[in-house]
Amino acid sequence: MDNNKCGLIVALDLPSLDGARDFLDRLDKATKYVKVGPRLYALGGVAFAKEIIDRGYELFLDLKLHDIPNTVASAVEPLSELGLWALTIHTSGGYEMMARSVAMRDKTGSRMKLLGITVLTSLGGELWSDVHPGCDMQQALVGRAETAQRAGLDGIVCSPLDLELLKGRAEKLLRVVPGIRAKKVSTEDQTRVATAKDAAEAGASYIVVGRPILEAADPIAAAKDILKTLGEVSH
Ligand SMILES: O=c1ccn([C@@H]2O[C@H](COP(=O)(O)O)[C@@H](O)[C@H]2O)c(=O)[nH]1
Repeated sequence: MDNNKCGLIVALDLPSLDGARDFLDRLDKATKYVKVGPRLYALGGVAFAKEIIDRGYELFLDLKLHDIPNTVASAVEPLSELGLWALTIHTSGGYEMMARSVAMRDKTGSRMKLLGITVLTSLGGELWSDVHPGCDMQQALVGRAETAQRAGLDGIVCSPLDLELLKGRAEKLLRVVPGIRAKKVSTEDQTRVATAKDAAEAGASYIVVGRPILEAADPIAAAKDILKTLGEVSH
């Protein structure tokens, strides 16, 4: 990817493996970054991950691992050997969990990026305070991002609305940004959203887009429209 441009990662949140295969055929690497989450991984596992990589895509496996350090690091070991572009773990698992995952990835010699989920883009307002009473979201976000950098992660996943706050902080980390919505459309289960253009201008390294592409009347045209928008923004 051009270092000055924001990349597009398409979230393959489709109901079936064949649906995902069909979509990848039609996408024809207009963007080479695609994301698989728990559903497709549950359906297709390692074999399907390898199939996507063999098709020439850069695969982002978004499993959001969150457990004690030994358990997460021991899962990172075999996942490092798949040829993934990136894997997610949760920053809220703490420094030790992240640092041991990085050490395990490095031990395998893998170049897979480890990305830390900071605060989910769906968690805003009361949804946040219900489960983090008395805790300021912005302080948590900065603490998690800075701990991720200290632990050696390659990037963080955050909301487009967090990018401004993170300016000048945890600067070595990639910003991978879901929660992308056009203006005046339903945000569905996302609460902390912005447009692709606003996210790119605010410093996203990559944006992650699922339903706005997958549920568009012409998904490939929707992906290409977003790529065109991103191509017009430098940061
Ligand atoms: O904080 C997070 C972390 C990950 N995601 C994932 O990104 C996509 C977004 O899908 P949309 O359909 O564009 O809302 C989805 O796969 C999530 O699991 C996120 O949304 N927020």
